[in-house]
Amino acid sequence: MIRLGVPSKGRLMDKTVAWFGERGIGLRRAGSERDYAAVAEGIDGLELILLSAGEIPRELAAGRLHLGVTGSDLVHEKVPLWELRLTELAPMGFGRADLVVAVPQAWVDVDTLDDLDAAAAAFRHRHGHRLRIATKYHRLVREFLREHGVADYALVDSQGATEGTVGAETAEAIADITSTGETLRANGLKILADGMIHSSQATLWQSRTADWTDEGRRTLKELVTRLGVQ
Ligand SMILES: Nc1ncnc2c1ncn2[C@@H]1O[C@H](COP(=O)(O)OP(=O)(O)OP(=O)(O)O)[C@@H](O)[C@H]1O
Ligand SMILES: O=P(O)(O)OC[C@H]1O[C@H](OP(=O)(O)OP(=O)(O)O)[C@H](O)[C@@H]1O
Repeated sequence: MIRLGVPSKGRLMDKTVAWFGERGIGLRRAGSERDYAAVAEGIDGLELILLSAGEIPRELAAGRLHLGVTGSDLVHEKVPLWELRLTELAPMGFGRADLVVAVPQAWVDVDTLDDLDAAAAAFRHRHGHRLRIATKYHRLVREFLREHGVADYALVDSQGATEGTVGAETAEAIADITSTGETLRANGLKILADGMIHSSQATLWQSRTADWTDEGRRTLKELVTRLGVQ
């Protein structure tokens, strides 16, 4: 059996089930809404595992899942050198969200990363500590800011309601996922013109580290053909 990991709830789960369903593969819970046991119908040799979207990257990288559906932001954030351990089989066209850097709208002189760098230096000079950027995407944000020459900042961890940290005065800026932009606007924040870190969508991934038997490869080949992804 090859193991396919699918988000266990919420927007990604429903759309994943619909995406496979449109391609003739039924994914469904074995029992009630709260039961996380699940089955894949319409193809032999495929075991369905329901997991938090945030845990799927790690399980794929460790080879405990052969295949998995999760956002590209989560894979890029959670799996160092992900290209060595995972292959992207198919972008799925939903779950789109942009990881962006945003600052208070009131910072009228700060519209770009260069402006942010200058503001960060001034901030440190004035306050004696670094400008704080709240995020849960530590790896992606550090890499991006390093590549763009922004140095004088400190990351603060925020695992939810990140846009609220500026109003709560636990950070001066944020890096978070946005889709409609409403949460940013409601919290008086604006995206930097060159502040797009990653454009994410739900993606079907293959693990390169999982144990691929001949039978497993045959199942994969059939699945890929059925899904029309390669
Ligand atoms: N508006 C949005 N807000 C947050 N995430 C979104 C949005 N639109 C799409 N996504 C994507 O959904 C994924 C996160 O899904 P979800 O929040 O269900 O996972 P999770 O962090 O594992 O949650 P949980 O731990 O509650 O299961 C990410 O890939 C993210 O990019
Ligand atoms: O651009 P928008 O359409 O307003 O959506 C973006 C918001 O949605 C997500 O939060 P979610 O509700 O998933 O909760 P979280 O704070 O736990 O991430 C995300 O973290 C943003 O806060």
